[in-house]
Amino acid sequence: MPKLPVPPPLVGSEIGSFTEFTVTERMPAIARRVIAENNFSSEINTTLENLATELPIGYLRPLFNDTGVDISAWEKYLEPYKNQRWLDVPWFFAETYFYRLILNITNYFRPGEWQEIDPFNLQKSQGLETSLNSIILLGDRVNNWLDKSQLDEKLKQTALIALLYFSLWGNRVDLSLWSAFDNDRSRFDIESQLAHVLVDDTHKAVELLTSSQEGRIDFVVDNAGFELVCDLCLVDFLLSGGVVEQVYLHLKPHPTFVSDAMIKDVHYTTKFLATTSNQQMISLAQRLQKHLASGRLILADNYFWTSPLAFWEIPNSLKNELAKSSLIIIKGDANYRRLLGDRHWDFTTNIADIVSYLPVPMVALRTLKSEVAVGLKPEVIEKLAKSDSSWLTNGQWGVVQLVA
Ligand SMILES: O=P(O)(O)OC[C@H]1O[C@](O)(CO)[C@@H](O)[C@@H]1O
Repeated sequence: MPKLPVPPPLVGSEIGSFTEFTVTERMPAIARRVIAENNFSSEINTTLENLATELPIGYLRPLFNDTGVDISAWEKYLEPYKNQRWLDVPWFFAETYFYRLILNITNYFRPGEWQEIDPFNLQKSQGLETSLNSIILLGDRVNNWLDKSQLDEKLKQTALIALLYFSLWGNRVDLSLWSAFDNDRSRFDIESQLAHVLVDDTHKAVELLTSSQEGRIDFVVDNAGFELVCDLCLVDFLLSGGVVEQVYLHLKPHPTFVSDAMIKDVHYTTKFLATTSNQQMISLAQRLQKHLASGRLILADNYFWTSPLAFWEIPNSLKNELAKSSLIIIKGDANYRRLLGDRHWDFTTNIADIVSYLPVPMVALRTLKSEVAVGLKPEVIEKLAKSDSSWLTNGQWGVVQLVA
């Protein structure tokens, strides 16, 4: 548990909040996008449409046994919230349950026509296509750094700092908020973005990475698409540049939060890179494939990552696995919310007093897309409140927060 008393969770019924907007507008829109972007049967589409209509005013609907291995776990998670409105249950629960229900309705787990059909596949693949130009530019830089940094320790540090920033800003591209068809949010310049990093422990994180010779790094991955490519570039540099011996990627066991990455998305992304006509991309893909084949890059999934549980409720088996790491890199907004239990912490709370339950150091790379934050200075909060009224949710601000 955190060292401090735990405040109440965010809920959708907070009038005028982003949580309310999510439950009453964003989630219904996501359910309707699933109808529009797939060819499910009319029966499935009707149930999805009913779900979309119920969200703003209705009650949680039950989960039918769909043979998913997490079904009995979900029965337990649901128990305290039965007969409650979507707006009244903790927001993190509402969102994770909503995505699990979509799979229940679309027969994702049931043997048959729709088994393992990812309802968000179109968004994920479009996300890669849309950001191809940025991907090529990034891949080019990584290859350059790898060539030169063999000789120069200082350059290795510079490359790692830049790659951590790419991994951070890659998190702006989130298909649960901005559709892959609307715009390309992968264009950014890490230098001019520096003023938008509200807490910056990047240098300390790089010190930890470079001192963990022969060590293992664990990534709790977030979105597929451009963000995953940024993460894979960092992973490649860590392995090909000999910074660490092994990297574990922790991925979702089923589709969720629209763009969250699964093991199959890593394979799809690597193949996508390998089949471009760009030689730098092809080399990157070949190195990734080599790391996978040699066991230096391991892809792992676990149902904890799609559960509604707070990070401090992590099962012992997974915690013991993470304890073998030199550093855990935790990506994105939803994982950050899980770290803090999605609670109303004061924004100035010391993050180390909350995340006191992990066995090894962790660094969170997150752009702000929800009204949850800690570790901020009062003067920073005051300035932001005056200059950007939607700073907590517009994805334009980021944090790199280390707890060591
Ligand atoms: O992909 P990320 O960074 O976890 O962001 C997804 C999160 O952002 C939101 O879209 C806004 O908080 C949530 O619905 C979700 O928690």
